[in-house]
Amino acid sequence: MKKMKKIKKKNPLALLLHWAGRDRYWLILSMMLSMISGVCVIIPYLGIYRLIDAIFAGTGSPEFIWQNAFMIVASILIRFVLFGLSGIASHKGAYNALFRVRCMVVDRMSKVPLGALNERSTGELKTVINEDIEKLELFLAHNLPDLVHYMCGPVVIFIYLLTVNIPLALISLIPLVLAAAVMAIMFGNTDAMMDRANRSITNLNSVMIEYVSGMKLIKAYNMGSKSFQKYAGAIKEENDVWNEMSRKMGPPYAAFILIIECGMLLMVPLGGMFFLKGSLTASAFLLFAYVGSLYLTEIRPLQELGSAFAEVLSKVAKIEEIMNIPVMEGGTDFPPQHDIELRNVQFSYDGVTNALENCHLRINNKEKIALVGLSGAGKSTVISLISRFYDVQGGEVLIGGTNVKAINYEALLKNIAIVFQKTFLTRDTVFENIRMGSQASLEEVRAAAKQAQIDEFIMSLPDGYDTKVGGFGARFSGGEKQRIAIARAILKNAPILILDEATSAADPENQVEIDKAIHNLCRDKTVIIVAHRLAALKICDRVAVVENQTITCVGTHEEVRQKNKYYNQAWTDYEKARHITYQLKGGAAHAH
Ligand SMILES: Nc1ncnc2c1ncn2[C@@H]1O[C@H](COP(=O)(O)OP(=O)(O)OP(=O)(O)O)[C@@H](O)[C@H]1O
Repeated sequence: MKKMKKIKKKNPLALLLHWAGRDRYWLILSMMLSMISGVCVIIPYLGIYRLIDAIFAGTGSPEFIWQNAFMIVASILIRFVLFGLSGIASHKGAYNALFRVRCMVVDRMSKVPLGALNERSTGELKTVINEDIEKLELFLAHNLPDLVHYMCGPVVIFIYLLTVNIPLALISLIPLVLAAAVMAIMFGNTDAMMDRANRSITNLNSVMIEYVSGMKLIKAYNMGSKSFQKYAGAIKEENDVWNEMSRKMGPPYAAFILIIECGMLLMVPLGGMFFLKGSLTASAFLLFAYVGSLYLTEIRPLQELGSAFAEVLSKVAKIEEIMNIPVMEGGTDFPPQHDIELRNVQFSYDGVTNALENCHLRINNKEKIALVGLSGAGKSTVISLISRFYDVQGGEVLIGGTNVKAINYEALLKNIAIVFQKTFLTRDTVFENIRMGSQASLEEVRAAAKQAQIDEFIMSLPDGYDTKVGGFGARFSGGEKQRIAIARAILKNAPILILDEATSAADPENQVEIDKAIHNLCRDKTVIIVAHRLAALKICDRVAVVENQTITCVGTHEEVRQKNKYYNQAWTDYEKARHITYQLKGGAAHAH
């Protein structure tokens, strides 16, 4: 954390160079080449001045003229070559830096608590990883070398003009002072607008992701036009922001260009006056009338850099925000015993309403416990705290007698397998979807899939385990996806297993298979099942009832039935539902 605070104090450019790692040397090289190229700007002016001076003085020999002409041509060529080389170095540095920053952000995201990421929408995270980081390329590869290049030339020319005539050189700066004032006004109040522009693009991304991923639902409920309105609204908002930006920036931008170009209005009359008074030679007058009037126009591209800089500042701030989410580092090894205890736990998502309070629960090593309770009671919250997706705000969660906060986060995640209610399949082969980044062999993956009762199905696919999920993924049924998730968990072989409503997506044919798969999965493990359907209780040793933001009753099925009103009623309803007889019109009776 201390290290992070130190980095936070750095200015955005220093921070960017820090993130670029050793690739910053490419960027520094690019800026140096750009600087030398910028300095070369003075040479043609200098050459022309020397020629005019020599012609006026009658000392311009043919060698002298050729020498100067060569110097002018060579400096122009060197200037362009160096600027080109600077561009190559800056692109190499920028693309490598982009790669590093993307890896750094994704790595950070993998180490921060899931809860901190859940607070941000997918669109927001996508904007940072994709668009915001991409904007850094424009800045590092183009804007930065340009900045150095366009700054250097005028600075060197100004220094040279000072050596010729100090008062006139200082007067030549007047357009710059006025243009700088316009710039200050222009960028003085862009923060709020830039903030709005960023929010609008983030919102557009979120709405777009929602629109595309929710297409099925949108069609099913015929919400096409309504959803499109939301999407169109987000596009309009983005369009409005940039229109307003152009409206507000347009006039000061025009003023900037005009002011910076009007040096001749000062240089010609004032230089003429100095010349008539005899304090300026004819060639020096021509130098100021020509060079002194025009050298500031070299900085014109810097105006565009101003807005690019403002934009990159906000992007760096957004990346930094993710980089500043504290990671869970350090900690002890995972304990050898796998009993779990919630001791007087208190937790709130929003800091206002408690999702859990005074919550106690003890799960023995290799015990199988079911969490039951009404929707919204806090069952998922209990498992989120055990797997440390969030940290408790009061009390403690212990595994094998060790507080989860003291256990190395990676070791904790490695030793807890979770089968979520909704199975997420990545766009990869079925094989990779089961081994999930581990180095398991095909034999090991198949052994897990066999236990999960899904091997036969996978082997019947066109390319077996090499079948790509992508488009075909849509053709996996909910139960098949769930058995793939169970195969993953079997392969992971973690001593603690959490099943979050794992049986909910099953159809009757799949259910028998899934029951067998779960039975294989749970063997010899400490298991917590979020049991929405009480059928899941058949493999559990004990039941814990979650109600009134706490766990009110724990015991065997019979004990809890006797002691807990909610559970007794839920079980009675479940029993009744199991024995309901449906009489189909003109058909046989079906009992469930
Ligand atoms: N990410 C979140 N941010 C804010 N509040 C949340 C969040 N997740 C859950 N809650 C709230 O915390 C309470 C407990 O939710 P939880 O998901 O743990 O209940 P549950 O028993 O698992 O419900 P269900 O069976 O419907 O999944 C609820 O009031 C819910 O609205």
